[in-house]
Amino acid sequence: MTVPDPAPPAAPVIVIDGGHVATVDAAGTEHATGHVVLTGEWITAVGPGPAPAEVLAAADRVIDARGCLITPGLVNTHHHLYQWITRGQAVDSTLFGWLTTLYPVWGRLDEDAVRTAATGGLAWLVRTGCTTTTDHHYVFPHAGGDLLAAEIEAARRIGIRFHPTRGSMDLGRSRGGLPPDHVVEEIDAILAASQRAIETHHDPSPGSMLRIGLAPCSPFSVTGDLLRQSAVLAREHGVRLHTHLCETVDEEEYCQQHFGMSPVDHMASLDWLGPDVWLAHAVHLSDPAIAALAATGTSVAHCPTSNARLGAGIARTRDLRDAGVAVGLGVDGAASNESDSLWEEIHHAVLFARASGGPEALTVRDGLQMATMGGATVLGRQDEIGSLEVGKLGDVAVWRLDTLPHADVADPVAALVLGSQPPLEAVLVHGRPVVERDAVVGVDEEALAREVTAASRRLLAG
Ligand SMILES: Nc1nc2[nH]c(O)nc2c(=O)[nH]1
Repeated sequence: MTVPDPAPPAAPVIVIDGGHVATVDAAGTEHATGHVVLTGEWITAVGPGPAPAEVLAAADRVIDARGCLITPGLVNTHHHLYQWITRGQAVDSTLFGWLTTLYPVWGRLDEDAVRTAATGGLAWLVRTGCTTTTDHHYVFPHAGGDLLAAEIEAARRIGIRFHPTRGSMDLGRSRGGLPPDHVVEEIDAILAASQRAIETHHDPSPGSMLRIGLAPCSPFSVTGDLLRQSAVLAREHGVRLHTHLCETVDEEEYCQQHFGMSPVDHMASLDWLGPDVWLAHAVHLSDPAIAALAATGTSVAHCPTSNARLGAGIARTRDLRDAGVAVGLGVDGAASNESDSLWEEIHHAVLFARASGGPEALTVRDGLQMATMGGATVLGRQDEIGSLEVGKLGDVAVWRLDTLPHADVADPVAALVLGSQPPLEAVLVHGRPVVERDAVVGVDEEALAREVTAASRRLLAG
């Protein structure tokens, strides 16, 4: 007699019930009172009114979202997690002054330091409503160990969807670059490590929790050879490409001096514009540069807080969006944005755009769109995340709007975007709670803060 295989356990059903639902779908559908149902990792229902009684009765868990705004989980399109343990340095410097202060410190990173920094940074990021983040790690000291594996371990611990990039620098000061020679790598070692990172970690399957990208750092820290060969390697493996571009006037002058052209023309000459490329910052763009990004499907990670902190400028988000460029939001590294809150990027993106372009430059819903569907599109995951629609992954943020700072704001999306950060009732990734009532699930935040402080002191002391 054969014993039948036991039936697989039914996927847990979570109902988020009774809140204002901002789906961020293409029509901008909102339900003043609505519900979202997650079955396992998938969204299986979204609709107006309370959830039907039979759905509630069959649920494994009901999150009472009355008084809350339910949004898609936020998508962070640019970060340098290791910088979490070097915050508060060179606080009044330009980008170049800030980088030259910090490169030698980052040259001492090791696995333990990166694991601790990434755990701290990711724990905070989920506390600001983020459910998917990328990371741009570009400093790999010889004796540092496997730094990419260390941050992937941290992401698994926090439970966030992760798109780390294998970054790189190969243009040291002796060859005309900005970083000191001892923090850059040889091109062959970079390409071999990039290939290894893809083969070891990249998961292209639908619903993936981990995708790798390749990310040579910036025009003043990488050679044209590295950019060109990284693009070939990435395209052979179907992974995305990321870099810093058009962040400052200093970078623009560097490109004119060294390459005789603008940063965007430099990248175009190296086959670095396209629908698989996203650029961090993109502050200093001419009209033809915006047209080139639009024509090639290149997208942008807008980092308003870091751009303000470093005095770099204000990106032309209205013009980029009008031209059809996908724009997501990014916190950038914690050393150039000490708050590192993705919620704050929505707030600042909208306020800064209006400060320079008038009250209609970005609506509050434009801000929410950039932080969700915009980011999903930038990472090539617009069919899986970024909106609350049946068939998408269960990445959701539930913001409490019934406490003193927000209770009387008529429009819930305006309360989220223009007010202070609301408390988070819950954040779910892949149908699993990672934040409950403003606490990261499974993490002792006080103990983590002590670990982060110790790691920071060790690194800064040399
Ligand atoms: N904001 C930042 N810009 C950068 N450019 C570069 O080469 N590195 C950085 C960085 O870490 N942050």
